[in-house]
Amino acid sequence: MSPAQVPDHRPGTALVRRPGPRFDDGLTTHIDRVPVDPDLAARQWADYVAAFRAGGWATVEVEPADDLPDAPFVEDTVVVVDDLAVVARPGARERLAETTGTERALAGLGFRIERITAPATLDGGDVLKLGSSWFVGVGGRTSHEGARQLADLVAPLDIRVVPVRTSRALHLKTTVTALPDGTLLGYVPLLDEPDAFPNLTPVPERNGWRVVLLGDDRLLVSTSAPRTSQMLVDRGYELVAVDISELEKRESSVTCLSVRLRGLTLGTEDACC
Ligand SMILES: NC(=O)NCCC[C@H](N)C(=O)O
Repeated sequence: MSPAQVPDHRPGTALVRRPGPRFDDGLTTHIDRVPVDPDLAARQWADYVAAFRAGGWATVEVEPADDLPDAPFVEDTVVVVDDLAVVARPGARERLAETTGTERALAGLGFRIERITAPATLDGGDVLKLGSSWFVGVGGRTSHEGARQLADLVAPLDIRVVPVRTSRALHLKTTVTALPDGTLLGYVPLLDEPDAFPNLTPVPERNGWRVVLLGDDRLLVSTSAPRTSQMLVDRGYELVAVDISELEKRESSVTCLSVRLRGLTLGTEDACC
């Protein structure tokens, strides 16, 4: 069995990228646009990173990109499995240049680099990993050709890519997220193909309910979805809640602000750039 098929929820290393002075210029597509307080956004991002570190994770910062407003949403720039980093090709023209810094950081950490190539597009936020089946949202930021290229790159690892139409939200992972036991949480009204997902548990809130796995039964969540949080507590999960309200104003969630590198364990000191 490939290591990609074995769920590993131990703390490892999280790749992150700090917001810059132009964060307010970030894209919004499916939500109303309201102004961002850049100083508060920076403080909330620091708290988000601190939550990983308090949970025993190391953090590696991709070099800042002050001219790229959406750069903190590092999840969209790469898909990582084992020692392979597939550098994405974001579907929004404004975000294409973000991948350069991510690729440099991961190459520096020793990852094997492959790339999604033009004209295909793929955003990491469209890739939901469920063991050896990966659901990939297509039709929005990610093209069919992007999903096909990803499928070819991960096939040698015995990973199967399942394309799922995604038109009602920014990314597939805006609509569905996995819990450590493989249960999927989803906001059904935004799913084009709810029947594509096994074990789907509906969440009551439209926004803010996504989770990041910090450990076996520990989840990083946003304070903006209290009813979903209560549902998770009732299921026995320990929650670490962060306020990322300013970052959410640019259509993000806890998932988009990091890439977890499971095979890589660094010391607990920060590694930058
Ligand atoms: N994976 C994610 O959910 N990323 C959020 C990206 C938000 C950014 N403002 C964008 O529209 O691309």
